[in-house]
Parts: sequence; structure tokens; C-alpha cells
Amino acid sequence: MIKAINLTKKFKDFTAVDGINLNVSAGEIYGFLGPNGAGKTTTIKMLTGTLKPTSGQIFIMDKDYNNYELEIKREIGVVPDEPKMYENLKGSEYIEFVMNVYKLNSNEIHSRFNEICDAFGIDYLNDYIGDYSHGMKQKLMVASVLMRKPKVIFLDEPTVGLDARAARILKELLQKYKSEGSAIFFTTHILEIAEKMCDRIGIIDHGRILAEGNLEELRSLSKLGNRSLEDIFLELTGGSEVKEIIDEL
Ligand SMILES: Nc1ncnc2c1ncn2[C@@H]1O[C@H](COP(=O)(O)OP(=O)(O)OP(=O)(O)O)[C@@H](O)[C@H]1O
Repeated sequence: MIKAINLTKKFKDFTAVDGINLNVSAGEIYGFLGPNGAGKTTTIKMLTGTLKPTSGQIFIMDKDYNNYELEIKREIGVVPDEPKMYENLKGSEYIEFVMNVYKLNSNEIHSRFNEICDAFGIDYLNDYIGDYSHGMKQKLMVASVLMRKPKVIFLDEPTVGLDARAARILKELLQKYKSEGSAIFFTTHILEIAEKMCDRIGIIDHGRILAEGNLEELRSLSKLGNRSLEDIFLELTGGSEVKEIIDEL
């Protein structure tokens, strides 16, 4: 469902993403981990068509971005790291706008949207988005994407700003969509979430994928043996000296 071949992004002479390959299937949750500045958001922006790759190819549902950009954008769901929404619209007007853009008018979509709002406790649709907190915007953004039940869903650090209940609901919803065949690609800094939710995990640093696989496969790559994802992550990304740094403080 999501395929990237030799994907590269350079900003002038700095290479932010360096020839990565990705393959995410239907019914799979793929977690993309990496330290700050590793290249996660740049990758997601390329996969979702908001940033043009310097080189490489992207296929979404077997369609090449170069030939089917609009069709792909119509099909995918994207929850960006910052919920950018029209601040001068009310929540209800924003949802009407999204429904018009995507030409959605079925009872099914309306009732799914209402169910997601109930689950998240979104009871502020009559207020202006400009007055929402980050978490309130994030929940509305997630609802506006998931109501469409996209077959391919990208989320950039989706739980940031969500309270524990909303984060739990989001995790459950993603599991449900996965079980119904969606391919889900998300970035996170919360290793516990990746450990619990992902079928496969890719660890990126300095624009390159250092390791990829399920937890067992990542463990077998680690010199440390049967360790947590946090240990593996720190070992691979050069953070294993953390303890020594703390000890010296
Ligand atoms: N438009 C840009 N122009 C120049 N450099 C950029 C641009 N966008 C990103 N970069 C650089 O590319 C690198 C990767 O950035 P990116 O935002 O993809 O990292 P990230 O893994 O998402 O980090 P974080 O976890 O901190 O969000 C960083 O060094 C960043 O400064």
C-alpha cells in the first residue's frame, strides 16, 4: 500500500533523507522512530505529497505519485504534526468544508464522524477553532481524517497534546482500522506506543534507516540481547551513553 524506493531529500547540500526504502502492507501498522532531526517528518511529507523528493519513487496503493498525485491525495488520510486548521472557522464549519472538498455526503460518514466525536468528547464544534487548545484541534483533525476511513493513513506524532483517554481512543481506533485493512504509517517518540502498537518498526537516523522489523527481529539485531525497544533504539542511534551522561551530572 505504501512503497518508497531509494527516497532522497536534499535541502541544498544537506541530505535530510538518504535513499530509504519502505514497504507497508494493507492491515499493517508501521512505526517510524528516530531522534530529533532524523528525517521522519521530511519522509512523511514526501509520502503525503507535500514535499517533492529530490530523487526516488513513491507508490501509494500501487499508484506512482508522479502520475497520480491528485488521486492519491484524495484517497489517503494525513494527520500532520501540527494540526493546521482555519482558525476563523467553527469546528462544524471546518468539518463541512472537509466534507465538501472530499465530496462526502453519506449518512455513513456523518454517523461515523458523530461516533468519533462522542468517543473523543468533541462537544465544542460550535466554537471557533482559534479558541481551541492544541489537543482539541488534534482531536478534531483526527476525527476529520478517520471519518473518511482511508485505506492508507499517515500520522506524524499523533498522540502529542492528547490526554490519556484521547490517546487510548486513538490507539484503539487505529487498531480497528488496521484490522479492517488500512495501512497505517506513523511517527512517534513514545517508544512504548511503538512497542505495543506496531507490526513493524523502522529506526531512522541521519536520513538512513538503521534497522527495520518487528520487535523480535529488532532484538535479534541488537548486541544487547533480549532488551526493550528503548535500549535497542538508544544503542542504534548512539544514545547508549545516556546513563554515563546522567551519572556525570
Ligand atoms: N525546509 C527545510 N530546509 C532545510 N532543512 C530542513 C528543512 N526541513 C527539514 N530540514 C532538516 O532536515 C532534517 C530532518 O528534519 P525532520 O523534520 O524530518 O526531522 P524529524 O525526524 O521529524 O525530527 P523531530 O523528531 O525533531 O520532529 C533536520 O536536520 C532539519 O533541520
